[in-house]
Amino acid sequence: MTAKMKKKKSKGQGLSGCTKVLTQSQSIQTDGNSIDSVKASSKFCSCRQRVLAIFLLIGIVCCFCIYGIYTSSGAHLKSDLSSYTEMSSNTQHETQGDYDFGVDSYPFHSRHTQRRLPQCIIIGVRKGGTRALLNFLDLHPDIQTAGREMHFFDEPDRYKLGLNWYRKRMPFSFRNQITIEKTPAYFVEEHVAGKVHEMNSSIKLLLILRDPVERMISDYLQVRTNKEEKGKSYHRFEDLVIDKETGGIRESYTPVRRSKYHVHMARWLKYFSLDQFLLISSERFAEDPVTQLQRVEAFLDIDPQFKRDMFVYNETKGFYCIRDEDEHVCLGESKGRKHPNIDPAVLAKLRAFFRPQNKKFYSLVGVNFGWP
Ligand SMILES: Nc1ncnc2c1ncn2[C@@H]1O[C@H](COP(=O)(O)OS(=O)(=O)O)[C@@H](OP(=O)(O)O)[C@H]1O
Repeated sequence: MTAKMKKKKSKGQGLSGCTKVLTQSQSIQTDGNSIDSVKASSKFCSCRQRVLAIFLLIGIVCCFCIYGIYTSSGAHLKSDLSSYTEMSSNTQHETQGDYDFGVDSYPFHSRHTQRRLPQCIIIGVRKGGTRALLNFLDLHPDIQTAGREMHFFDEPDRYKLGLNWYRKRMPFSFRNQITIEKTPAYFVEEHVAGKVHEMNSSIKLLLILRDPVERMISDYLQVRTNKEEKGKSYHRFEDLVIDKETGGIRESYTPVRRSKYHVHMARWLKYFSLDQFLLISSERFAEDPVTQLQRVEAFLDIDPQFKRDMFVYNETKGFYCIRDEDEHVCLGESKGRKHPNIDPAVLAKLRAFFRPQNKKFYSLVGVNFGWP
């Protein structure tokens, strides 16, 4: 081994040392000294293996650390909108409200997660914007939502399957996260409030309310579209809502019954105090979702995360969608259908019918929603 080589060999540790060994090995071969060449080459190999092993080890440790942080923080749950998009495309084929559509926001689980009963429910109202509200809330890292409407408390066949059945249909969540489901039928169905109270008397309830007349028309349109898609005949809204004999409002028509908010609210207030509800105006939510989402954050006592730049107004849809870089992630065609033109005389009758009903509701909840 030449002095020059020894000097090189004594220099440097680790990766730079090995690089130098490589130069040394080549020099040896050039000199034709076979023994030194073998020694140098084995030194080179062991050094390279050691470096590779160290890198491999560091890589494995890093992977474990990143995975640990990733799964225990829950941050990844909100990192892509694929579930939302899937939900949106599902709702495009929706015919019966949101019944049984949508996907769980977090279908996977780790040892840190489990399925929990909801600590908060969106109980209504049908056609009030419940799907958009739920999907927007799902962006929050402290919230997990059940994609499908559960219809657990309003459908006796499901209810008799028990709370464990219900819990198993909830998304996986971390201990610090709030599970939310939405079933707008809950608000109007007779025995739901009592059953929810039995499950959790301190539950938080979100109620998004729309002008009852607009809500009815949207409700009617939902059913009509369903019939049209099946090639069935349907009645005009005016013929369904007006009693032919008396000329008055047909109170037995289901959309009318659903829009009498004070009746349903009075029933819920027998079980829950007013401060367990967050009442949201559907009209305000449609105009400015962020302000309403921030109210929900305060109500649920979770970190303020909602920012204006998370949403974007979509001119074609006529409502706010989730901003995903340059894309607008919007709900499907079943939302924002063009309402039919209603006979003005019928509209006037409906307004006159609902005005006193609305007043009763305002005084029950202490909020004037300003419906005409
Ligand atoms: N941001 C946003 N995205 C989508 N849809 C929005 C939004 N804000 C409000 N709305 C209005 O929500 C109405 C549908 O309400 P729901 O989701 O509660 O309907 S359902 O009861 O679940 O079928 C639906 O009513 P219609 O316009 O009558 O179809 C929407 O206009």
